[in-house]
Amino acid sequence: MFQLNEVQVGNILFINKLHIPDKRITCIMGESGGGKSTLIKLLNNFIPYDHGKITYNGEDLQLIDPILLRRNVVMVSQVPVMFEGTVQDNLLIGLTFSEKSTPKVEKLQKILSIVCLPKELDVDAEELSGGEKQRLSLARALLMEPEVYIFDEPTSALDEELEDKVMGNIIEEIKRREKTLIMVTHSKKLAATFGEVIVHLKGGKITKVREVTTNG
Ligand SMILES: Nc1ncnc2c1ncn2[C@@H]1O[C@H](COP(=O)(O)OP(=O)(O)OP(=O)(O)O)[C@@H](O)[C@H]1O
Repeated sequence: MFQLNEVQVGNILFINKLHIPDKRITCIMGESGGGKSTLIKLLNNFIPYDHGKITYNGEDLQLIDPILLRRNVVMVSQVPVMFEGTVQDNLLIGLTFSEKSTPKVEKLQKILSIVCLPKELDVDAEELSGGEKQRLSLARALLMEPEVYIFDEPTSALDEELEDKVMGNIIEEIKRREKTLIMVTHSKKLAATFGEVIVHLKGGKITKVREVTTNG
């Protein structure tokens, strides 16, 4: 799905070679400041690179229209992005961006239950807690139905039990849809439970890539 060769970002990131497979759960791990966020921001062309080549499905990333790319490769960042308005407004805004039609209320409620956010659709999003906002941005991404989901520590504000439940539900849904997930996580437990490819970064370099063999 993604192939990186000799990629360099300033003096922050140096990736000799990395393949991120499709329809798998790839976890990016490593110490703070190691370059994890920088690596994933490259994948939806959110930041440029100085050197090397990145391909997405065999196509040079730099030659893909960034708007089309970001419809297929949806990022949920560390700090949840919220828009003025209700929970429903915040769910639907991603679809406007993707130029997709408005789903039925039942579908919105189903998505909220997947992310374990038991809130009414007409609640003002500003009233939500930090962890609830994180779950709302995950729900927005799920609703967009992209090919690739990129999560940057999306459940950092949740306690471990809720984190397990939310990520378990989301991953089950992504697997059902046969899509790809790339996530930055500090949680060894999350990586051990769900990770199929584990990439370790330190000082901007890959120190280890571990592929977990699965039956599926
Ligand atoms: N726009 C920028 N300009 C200059 N330096 C940057 C920029 N973005 C990140 N860095 C630096 O690059 C290094 C890697 O940052 P990055 O956010 O990728 O790390 P990380 O592994 O995701 O860290 P964390 O786990 O703390 O989120 C850090 O030293 C950071 O200060």
